[in-house]
Amino acid sequence: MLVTTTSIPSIQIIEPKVFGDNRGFFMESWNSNDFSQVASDITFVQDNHSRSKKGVVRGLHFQLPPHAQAKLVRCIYGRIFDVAVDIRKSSPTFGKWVGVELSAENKRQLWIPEGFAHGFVALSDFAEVFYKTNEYWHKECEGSIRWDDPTIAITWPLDETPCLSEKDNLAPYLQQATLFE
Ligand SMILES: Cc1cn([C@H]2C[C@H](O)[C@@H](COP(=O)(O)OP(=O)(O)O[C@H]3O[C@@H](C)C(=O)[C@@H](O)[C@H]3O)O2)c(=O)[nH]c1=O
Repeated sequence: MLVTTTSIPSIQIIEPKVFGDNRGFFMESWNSNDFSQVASDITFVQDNHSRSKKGVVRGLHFQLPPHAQAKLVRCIYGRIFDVAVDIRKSSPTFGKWVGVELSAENKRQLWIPEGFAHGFVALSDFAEVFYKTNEYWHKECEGSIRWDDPTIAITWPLDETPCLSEKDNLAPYLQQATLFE
């Protein structure tokens, strides 16, 4: 697998080795030994799978301590633009974001450690996203930030108003949100 560091050093892109033949393809979508070069001491406890229609934005979401959650994200159907935002107040890259296209075709995965908010937009008619997490869902620790916060200024590849959940529509701006110290 190929690991590429992004402009935010702890956010990494993983590209599994794909063996294609006349039947289709095979790949190890996750291998504990190989993954130790990306992050150590990670135990995944939950897999999540969502389907979104084109123009849906989910995010920006995170879980706060004591149940902070790291995510290994991939798109298994269609295409998404996946985004991670550094929300660690003491970080030199606080408020900065990274966006990567993940698709069923490019098979890229995005590693998003604790301390980041995560969101994506579905670029294809439908997109299915599958992600592993190292912490269970704890509703009481959930946090969110508005997808269009002007201080973060994510360049979403969107040419229409996105479809949002009610919760995401009411999300606070970065300045009002409870973040990581
Ligand atoms: C996140 C989550 C939600 N749920 C339930 C709560 C709710 O009734 C329903 C839909 O939840 P949401 O609207 O929060 O789903 P969604 O907007 O897809 O939330 C997800 O967005 C992406 C960007 C992430 O990074 C994830 O961590 C998660 O926050 O699923 C679980 O049962 N387990 C979970 O782990």
